Amino acid sequence: MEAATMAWTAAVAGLGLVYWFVWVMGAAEVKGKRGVDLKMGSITDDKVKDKYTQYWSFFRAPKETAATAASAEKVPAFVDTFYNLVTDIYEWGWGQSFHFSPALPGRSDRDATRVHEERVADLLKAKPGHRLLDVGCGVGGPMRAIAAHSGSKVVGITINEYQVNRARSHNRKAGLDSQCEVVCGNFMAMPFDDASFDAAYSIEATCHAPKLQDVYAEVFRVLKPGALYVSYEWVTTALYRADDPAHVEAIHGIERGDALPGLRHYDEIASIAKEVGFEVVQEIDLALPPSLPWWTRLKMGRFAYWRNSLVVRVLTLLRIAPKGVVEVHEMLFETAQHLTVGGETGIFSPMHMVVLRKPAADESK
Ligand SMILES: C=C(CC[C@@H](C)[C@H]1CC[C@H]2C3=CC[C@H]4[C@H](C)[C@@H](O)CC[C@]4(C)[C@H]3CC[C@]12C)C(C)C
Ligand SMILES: C[S@@+](CC[C@H](N)C(=O)[O-])C[C@H]1O[C@@H](n2cnc3c(N)ncnc32)[C@H](O)[C@@H]1O
Repeated sequence: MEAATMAWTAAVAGLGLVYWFVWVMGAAEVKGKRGVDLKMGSITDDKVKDKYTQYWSFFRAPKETAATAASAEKVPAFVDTFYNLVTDIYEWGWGQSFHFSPALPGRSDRDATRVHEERVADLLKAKPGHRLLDVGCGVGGPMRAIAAHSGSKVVGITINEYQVNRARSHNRKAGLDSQCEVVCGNFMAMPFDDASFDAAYSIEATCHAPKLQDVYAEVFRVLKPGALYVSYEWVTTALYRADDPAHVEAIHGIERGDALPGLRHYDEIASIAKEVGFEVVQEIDLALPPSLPWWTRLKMGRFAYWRNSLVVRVLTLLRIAPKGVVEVHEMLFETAQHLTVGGETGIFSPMHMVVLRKPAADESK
């Protein structure tokens, strides 16, 4: 073969490889978001790096951050920035449900996710005619599963406008837009009438609130008397030791990579719920045996992370993805290691479940 032919063949093969890697392989874990579609929410490309730097300096020292009222007030705005930065990467590498689930023997991650979501609908005894509230709804993966499973209407609230648009578009595509509605707002001051929901749930979302009382009190206000609320909380467990540097490092790593103003200890949750008026119907850590580990999905994804990291670098070089995406991706990679340590040591759970009930009108007098 002539040298020129060889060079052409190599160039075409190289381009084909890049195409396959970025456009095909880069289509990630769940069909939908592709590597080439990675945006940083509503942040313009030239601001991504700055926004990431601001985010990082705010959440670097989470406990101190939450300590002052002035800092606590800023948390929702930084959480909004966080979701502008990570929403597309989450959808690309994880899917439309932004939470963990216990692994199920012989079943796919997608099945395990759906089962974990449908459990909420069943606990709430959700049925057609009910209006449910999804507190911190993300791009609506759980909302669609719960609406489809129960026949209820679901209203979701998220602080992030970009997620509102993504969720509405997914709802339309799934043919569930008549059952699912999405609102942009702060779950610590919700734009809903008192006693206007038949039930509510939050999946791995209220951990972003500096004070859990603020969000629980809002949920209490908008629920009808007698209504149920189910929440999957991120907590440190009874195994966590504040005097063990390895534990502290893992928990701080989780906080700074996940926009958390300070993780709560599991034993705070029920007392906060009672403080705002709820009755505690059930409290259980769904991560404990016999459940299979929720973190295996994170651990198994090593090849995918490596591939994703390469895709993100290539896309940034080609100026298809904005500068700063590489740093955000690295931050997620790092937090994935801390989450895995948290799971393996048992010092952290992302699914400490509480089932709460707003007392019926005659009980609260
Ligand atoms: C509840 C929250 C989010 C929980 C999870 C959905 C996300 C926590 C960490 C995320 C990820 C970590 C590594 C990423 C990887 C480097 C990338 O290539 C593909 C996406 C990841 C797997 C990403 C996916 C979502 C998480 C698992 C918090 C924020 C309260
Ligand atoms: C990890 S995601 C979980 C999303 C969804 N529950 C799911 O499982 O797919 C956390 C969600 O909480 C929302 N959130 C965080 N703080 C909020 C606030 N103050 N008000 C409203 N939503 C908030 C985020 O915007 C995001 O949608």
